Amino acid sequence: MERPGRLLLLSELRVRNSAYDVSLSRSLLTWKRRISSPVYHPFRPSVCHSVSVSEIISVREEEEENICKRRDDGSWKKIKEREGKDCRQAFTVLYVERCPQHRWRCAEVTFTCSEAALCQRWVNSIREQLSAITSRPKQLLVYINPYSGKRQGKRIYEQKVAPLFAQAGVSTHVIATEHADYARDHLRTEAELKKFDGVVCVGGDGMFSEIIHGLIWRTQIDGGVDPNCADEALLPCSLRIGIIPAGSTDCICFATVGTNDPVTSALHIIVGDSQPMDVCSVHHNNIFLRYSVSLLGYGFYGDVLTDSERKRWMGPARYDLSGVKMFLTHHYYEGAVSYLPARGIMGTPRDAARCRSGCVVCQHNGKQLSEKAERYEMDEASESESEGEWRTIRGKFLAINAASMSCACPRSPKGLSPAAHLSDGTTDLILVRKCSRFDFLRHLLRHTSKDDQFDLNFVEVHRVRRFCFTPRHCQSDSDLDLRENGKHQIFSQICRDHPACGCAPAYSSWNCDGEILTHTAIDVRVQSNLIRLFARGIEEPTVFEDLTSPCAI
Ligand SMILES: CCCCCCCCCCCCC/C=C/[C@@H](O)[C@H](CO)NC(=O)CCCCCCCCCCCCCCC
Ligand SMILES: Nc1ncnc2c1ncn2[C@@H]1O[C@H](COP(=O)(O)OP(=O)(O)OP(=O)(O)O)[C@@H](O)[C@H]1O
Ligand SMILES: [Ca+2]
Repeated sequence: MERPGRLLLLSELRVRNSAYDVSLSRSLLTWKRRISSPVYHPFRPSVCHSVSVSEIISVREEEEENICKRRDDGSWKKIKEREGKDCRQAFTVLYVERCPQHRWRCAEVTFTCSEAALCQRWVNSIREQLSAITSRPKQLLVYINPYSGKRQGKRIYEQKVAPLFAQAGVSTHVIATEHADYARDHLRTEAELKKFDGVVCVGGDGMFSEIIHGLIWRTQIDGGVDPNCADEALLPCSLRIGIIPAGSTDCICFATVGTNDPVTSALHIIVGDSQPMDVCSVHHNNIFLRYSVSLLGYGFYGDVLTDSERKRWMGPARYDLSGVKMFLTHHYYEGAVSYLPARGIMGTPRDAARCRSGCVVCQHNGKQLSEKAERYEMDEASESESEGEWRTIRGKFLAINAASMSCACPRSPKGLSPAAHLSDGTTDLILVRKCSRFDFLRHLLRHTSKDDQFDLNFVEVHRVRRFCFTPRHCQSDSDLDLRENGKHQIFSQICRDHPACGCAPAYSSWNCDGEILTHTAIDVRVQSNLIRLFARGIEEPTVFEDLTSPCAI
């Protein structure tokens, strides 16, 4: 509980029909019911609520008609307090209330004052405190994908989000996208970004991906950095991004807020939260391909995505159908994965601890990375010298996944890599080797239970800063038996042309945050804290989740 600090105001006000001592400091608004009788009353405990000023959404003066008085039967009736124009004697504070499962709601409390001047002092003081919070956005650029998920993006925004932004005094410029890549291209070239304090994405992970591609690209071009070069550290984006979930998986929202709920996300935007995030840049022969913040998956997840694209009309259920199909198909792929292990960091992919709001692992590793970057500039030491040796693993894999964050989503509430961190500068490289269908099912099922999905002898996981993948048919001649390689290439071509032949294809595709990559041989580098979201990471549940924080009296 935050300490109240110096009081700015302290008055006796009424909430409904009871008298309360109400106080305001720079950090807290507190209202505590007055006990009229000095005699202890076991059935009428002292009620005290407090709300952090940073979680007040807005304050409004009440019109006379909205002031209520209690009838004898206990119900409430609206009354006119007094005639005349300067007689507003009540004000309402709208604030964040925590509900179960990380959901936030907008709650309100109305205070009635003994005189209009006192009411005005309260309203002005609260507004002054709110305007002193510089991290809150005032002007937002909103992109809506009308075709996300179950095609409810527009309705969700208009009914659930826009009214909250209006109440909080946040202005918006709303754009409904007209085709794929519309938002990306608008951000890259046209959008007047200086006019805005943030960008809001109404849609799914694919829409979020468009937004980051537009913003990151624009930031590099404006800052004179070449986005194609895998060795160059990218410039972080200054605008924060808010996600109003309306898509099929929405794993970025789920893993940064703890729930896929448009109202909760809108409230995190209004209070001006900030969550830094790692982004992987994916390259092929030093040509930039795409960015990824959640899953880069080859094999199983690549095949599920490829198959599901043909079933877009089915909506979110397409992933489950393609998942079952690809599970039964049971393709494995040969190749080599080389990676640069993340050294000197806190945390491992097998930790029991999770990345949560105010995560110490992210803070520690982020600080260490920026110190290292400074040293690197001074010493001009090569990255491979300071990071250690590259390691290479060759084999037959059912899946190669890089999870830069947990990838928790409603399908798998703990995610692909439950101990991954949002902003520690690393990605978790998960290798699932060829195994039986039964074993692969055991591995998949563990994503939905408490059991460790990595505690299987055909699964390994490494926390890395960079990795490369080369499919077998692309490996150099020295790595392979040439004769066998030739045979493989011929068969893979035949199998692509005649999918019914039943022969296993030689290569899969990469699923990059839900988009199919055009290349299979890729070079991936983690760019630490490249973007920031209007989120704060998943909060640890509090004991009083469904109440306004009771005061420590
Ligand atoms: C038996 C139940 C096993 C359940 C196993 C569930 C594991 C689910 C892990 C989900 C990881 C999501 C990672 C997020 C990726 C996003 O960047 C991306 C864009 O939105 N989404 C997808 O690619 C969408 C990917 C969706 C993948 C769905 C996979 C479903 C697998 C179902 C396997 C069933 C086997 C049944 C055998 C009888
Ligand atoms: N107006 C539009 N018409 C068609 N496609 C669009 C439009 N706007 C955006 N898109 C594209 O739609 C795709 C899916 O969008 P989005 O992520 O919002 O929904 P989704 O149902 O969750 O899909 P996914 O599971 O692929 O993330 C994105 O790749 C995006 O580029
Ligand atoms: Ca990470």
